[in-house]
Amino acid sequence: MFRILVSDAISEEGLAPLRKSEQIEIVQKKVTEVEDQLHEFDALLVRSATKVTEELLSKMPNLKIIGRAGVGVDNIDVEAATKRGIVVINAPNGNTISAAEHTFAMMAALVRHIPQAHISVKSREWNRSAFVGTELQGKHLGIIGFGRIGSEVAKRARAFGMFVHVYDPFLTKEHAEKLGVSIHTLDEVLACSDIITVHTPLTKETKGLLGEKNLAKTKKGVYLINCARGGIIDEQALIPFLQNGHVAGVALDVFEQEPPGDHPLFAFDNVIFTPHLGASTVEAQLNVATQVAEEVLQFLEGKPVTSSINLPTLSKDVYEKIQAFYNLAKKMGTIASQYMNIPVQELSVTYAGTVADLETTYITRSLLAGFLRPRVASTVNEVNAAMIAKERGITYGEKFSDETYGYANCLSLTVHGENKTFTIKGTHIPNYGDRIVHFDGFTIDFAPEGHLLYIQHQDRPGMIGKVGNILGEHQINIATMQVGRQQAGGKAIMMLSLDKPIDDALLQKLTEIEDIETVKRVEV
Ligand SMILES: NC(=O)c1ccc[n+]([C@@H]2O[C@H](COP(=O)([O-])OP(=O)(O)OC[C@H]3O[C@@H](n4cnc5c(N)ncnc54)[C@H](O)[C@@H]3O)[C@@H](O)[C@H]2O)c1
Ligand SMILES: O=C(O)CC[C@@H](O)C(=O)O
Repeated sequence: MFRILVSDAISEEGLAPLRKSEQIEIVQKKVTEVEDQLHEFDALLVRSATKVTEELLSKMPNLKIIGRAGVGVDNIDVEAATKRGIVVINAPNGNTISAAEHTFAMMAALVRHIPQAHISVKSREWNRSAFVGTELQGKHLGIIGFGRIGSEVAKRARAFGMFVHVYDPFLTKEHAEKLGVSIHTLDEVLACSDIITVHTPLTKETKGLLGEKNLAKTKKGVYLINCARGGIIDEQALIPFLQNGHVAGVALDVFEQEPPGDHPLFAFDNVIFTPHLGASTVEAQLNVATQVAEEVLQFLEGKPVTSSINLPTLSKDVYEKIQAFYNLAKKMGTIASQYMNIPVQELSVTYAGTVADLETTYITRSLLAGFLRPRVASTVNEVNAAMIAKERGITYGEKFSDETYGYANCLSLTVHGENKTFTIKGTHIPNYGDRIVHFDGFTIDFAPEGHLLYIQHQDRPGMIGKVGNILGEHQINIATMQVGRQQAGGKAIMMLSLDKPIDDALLQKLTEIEDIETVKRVEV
């Protein structure tokens, strides 16, 4: 049974996919109302009101996934979630149209003074000359940030007969041409625009992007709109520009602090506000809620998610193709980690044959997670494996090769540790299973599962019998046994699969058999 906490107002209809599952219990409460149950939740669904901080995450040790019903994840400490191995997903395009339409509504309201005129009429005034506006047609619109919403705003602006000027340092010339816009520098956009609207995420670079210095570069009489994130337009810096009339008006849907409390910009009649309503339409809320609900359900059912912020994205089709190798890689990582139980510096993964044509990033992350799991106390999975490896000074890389050793596919892992290098190779045989076909210099063939016992010894008659006798005396049943040797009378190995794990005392007893050099337990 999975428990999901829905801590913000999320469309009820959108939650339907989750409600259908008998394995899921949904609790719709604010975080503060379920403080004593936080440790029980497997998933958390939020909009922008819940602040998912490191402190909150520390109270939710069972949390596996956070779903943001919307685009911006700036209310979520993604780094802290990643460190804890928690997947963060969002609904990147469900509210694009609503946010673009809201931007346009704000633009029209701003240049035609609609909110001010509305208040005036309700105060029994009939003052038509006080609210003379300007047309949008023929005006120059500067769009800063030309992603999903920025480009939808541009389409609407063209329909209104406006000239569109775009600044987006990450937009390629080709993509801009495809979207029918030309790219400008920020200074050009600031200088030529009658109206400027921002549609970037809030980042180190965009925080205060329209601050004192850049506001001074804008046209006198400019209108500004922020329906993206509070702080992209510096609220304090606006004050002198509004006082001296350089800025003709501002529309804010978002604020540096939400709610903004007693805001200094409330003193200006030409600044209009909405309470973060960009995504507040029935359609957008249904879209984003459905998107995250479906993704969370997929995830809890052990299937891949497609809109993760902290995992490589994976479609269902791709996942189905890589699933077998994903599992094999995890097992190989786990085996290698236990066998090489010394500090290691580098993991090198080589893909050959059919697997080399697949999405290997995800397979490598799975191998890395398998490798780190026996070594770290905290949760480690595909989400945080790369970060944990980096923290521990372990580098990793992928290679591709044509050498399959006669198999259709071959995954090879080489682990470089202090004074020792270890290589393991595995293959997946459809309708048969996973096989390890090479182990630390020996050709062998065993299934990587269960309680494994690795024994390295001198190739002498009777070795198998000696090991079998001791295990038998301790009521340990051998399920399978594979042997390999480099040359007759030289070094040889046995890989046994046991029905139950052996304890330290028995391990020691096996080590003491004459001609046995190494005995290692490996749990897969
Ligand atoms: N008001 C609301 O309710 C509401 C609703 C939806 C989205 N949003 C916000 O709107 C913003 C845009 O959302 P989107 O879906 O279009 O995102 P997006 O990722 O599709 O587009 C963002 C664009 O900003 C560009 N960008 C990044 N850094 C930049 C910089 N320094 N200068 C200029 N451009 C830069 C990126 O290249 C990208 O093209 C986000 O902040 C999102 O959180 C607000
Ligand atoms: O949840 C909301 O209404 C805000 C959504 C919006 O800011 C977003 O980034 O998607």
